[in-house]
Amino acid sequence: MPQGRRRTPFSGKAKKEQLKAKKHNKTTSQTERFKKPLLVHTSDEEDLTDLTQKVNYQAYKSGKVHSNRFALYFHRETDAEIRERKEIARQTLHPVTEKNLEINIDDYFAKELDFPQRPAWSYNETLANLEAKENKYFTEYLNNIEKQFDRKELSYFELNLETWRQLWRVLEMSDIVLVIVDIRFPALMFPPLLYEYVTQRLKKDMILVLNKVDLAPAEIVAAWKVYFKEKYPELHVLMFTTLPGYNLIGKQSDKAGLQVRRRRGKLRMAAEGAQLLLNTCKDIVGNAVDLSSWEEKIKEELMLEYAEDNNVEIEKVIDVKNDTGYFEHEKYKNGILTIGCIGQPNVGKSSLLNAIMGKKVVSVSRTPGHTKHFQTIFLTNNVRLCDCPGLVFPSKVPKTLQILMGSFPIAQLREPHTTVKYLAERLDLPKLLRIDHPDGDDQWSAMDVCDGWAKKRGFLTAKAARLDTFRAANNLLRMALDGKICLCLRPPEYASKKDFWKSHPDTETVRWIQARSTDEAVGDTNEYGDDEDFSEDDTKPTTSGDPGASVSIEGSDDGDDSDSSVERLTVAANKFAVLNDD
Ligand SMILES: Nc1nc2c(ncn2[C@@H]2O[C@H](COP(=O)(O)OP(=O)(O)OP(=O)(O)O)[C@@H](O)[C@H]2O)c(=O)[nH]1
Repeated sequence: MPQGRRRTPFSGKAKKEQLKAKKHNKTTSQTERFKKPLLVHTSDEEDLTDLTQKVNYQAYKSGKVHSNRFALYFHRETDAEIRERKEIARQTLHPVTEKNLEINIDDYFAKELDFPQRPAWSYNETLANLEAKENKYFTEYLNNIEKQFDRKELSYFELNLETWRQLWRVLEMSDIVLVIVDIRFPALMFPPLLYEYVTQRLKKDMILVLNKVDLAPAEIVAAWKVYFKEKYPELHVLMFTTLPGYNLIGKQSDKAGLQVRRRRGKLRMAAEGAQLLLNTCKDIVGNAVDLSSWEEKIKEELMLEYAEDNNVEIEKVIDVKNDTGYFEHEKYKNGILTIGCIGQPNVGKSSLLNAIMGKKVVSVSRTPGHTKHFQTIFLTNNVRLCDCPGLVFPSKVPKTLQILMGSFPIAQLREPHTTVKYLAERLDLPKLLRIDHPDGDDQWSAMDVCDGWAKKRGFLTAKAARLDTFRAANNLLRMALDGKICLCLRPPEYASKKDFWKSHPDTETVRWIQARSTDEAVGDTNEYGDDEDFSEDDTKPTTSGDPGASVSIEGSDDGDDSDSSVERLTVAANKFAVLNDD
């Protein structure tokens, strides 16, 4: 027998525990250094990690102490809540009628559910003083909310004071506040108290941009526009899409209704859209700021477009790429119009900025919470745009809907199945996805839908090669976020007045905005930085669109959910327009 000390037996289980403890120690010591001062605790005794979930939290890099200063923080769900939700996802689906898709803003934004507003301050105060004051205010604000509302009935909302500070700064800087919402869920993204605060307290103008109108039937867009105009008389309402031409409503889908991917052409200014935004700003600003340079920029872009379309030479070639020299004028405050872009994560704020600029100036991502710090971009020497990080306001919007809206990153979801249930009760997913029931049954649950999709896509777990329901659910939610599976909510009374909205003059305008020539839409680069998928809502009414040329489609989504049956789509042929004012 060999001499020496005998090793104590060490089981695989004990080894696992040891590694787990090691990992835990490592991560806590890395994050502990900078997390404490950044988020205000609601109670000293509670451990922050039990309370919140950090969204888009990046790996710690030594030397970059504040790399996560602007990460979004949301309340974390308990294990019991997760178990409860999984159980719900196993229940049989009960499809709802179109009437159930109608929503009213007042049901989600209670009057007493205010958002954090910056306490009064002056330039005489020291920074430390100011920060302490804001910290105190924010702690009280959170404590109040905790006292007044049951956490379960509240939406995920931003818990990081740093992110709210960004909003305060942008609101202070801006002359005009652009609130951007996703047309699929506009009433869930527009906090009425923000409208009151901006128009009445700050006495500033507010423009609501109904964005991504390419994803909704024209009549729903028109109905939402009128809804907001009537409810908030001081609001200017614009309709916008940074991706015109992805009008996949009506015939423009595959046989089942599931949608397709196509690459986008070279990014250029959404000139017609920018023109209409300029018109609205002119109405607001009057003679106070000379906006002729912006007008000139749009004219030049239109000239360039005309020259390219008609294959004629123009003497003056406008180098849109070289006009960032305006940054040096940032110091000049007088005579500069500042437009602040605010909205929830993923509504397309950065894309809109790029579209107005005519080039990629800010980064765009399909992951909510991508923009973490506000960015200022000079459009011309006296017009500057300010992109605020996406902010989730406190509301009573159910968490399932928040996930579909993109307020919460799908990758960080602990339980995706109930959100699939919500979708599957509003859209015929088995038909749309062309999937068979995994047990050959005719009663579907959300879990069955996920299993069916896992089977179709070959998503299997690594260990036991079982159907990977979780991955399938995540994949379906990503498709919904991108609009590939497209669910649009409607304003109150929409279903009973459908015919009225179909013949409404605004509906025609929306169709015009949604369409664009195939030439411009097809290309081999996507300068928005992410590939898009779009879809038809199988339940939504179809709209007529000019039949255009066929466009070949690439796979879909993130490269792992391509459907070979999805191969071609047609796009409408109207080359114009991105935006319309009221
Ligand atoms: N269909 C469609 N998709 C759009 C449009 N505008 C933006 N998107 C997509 O929406 C996603 C989010 O866009 P961003 O511009 O990064 O949104 P954001 O509001 O800046 O997001 P945060 O950084 O999270 O605040 C990206 O995948 C965009 O390609 C649009 O008009 N139509």
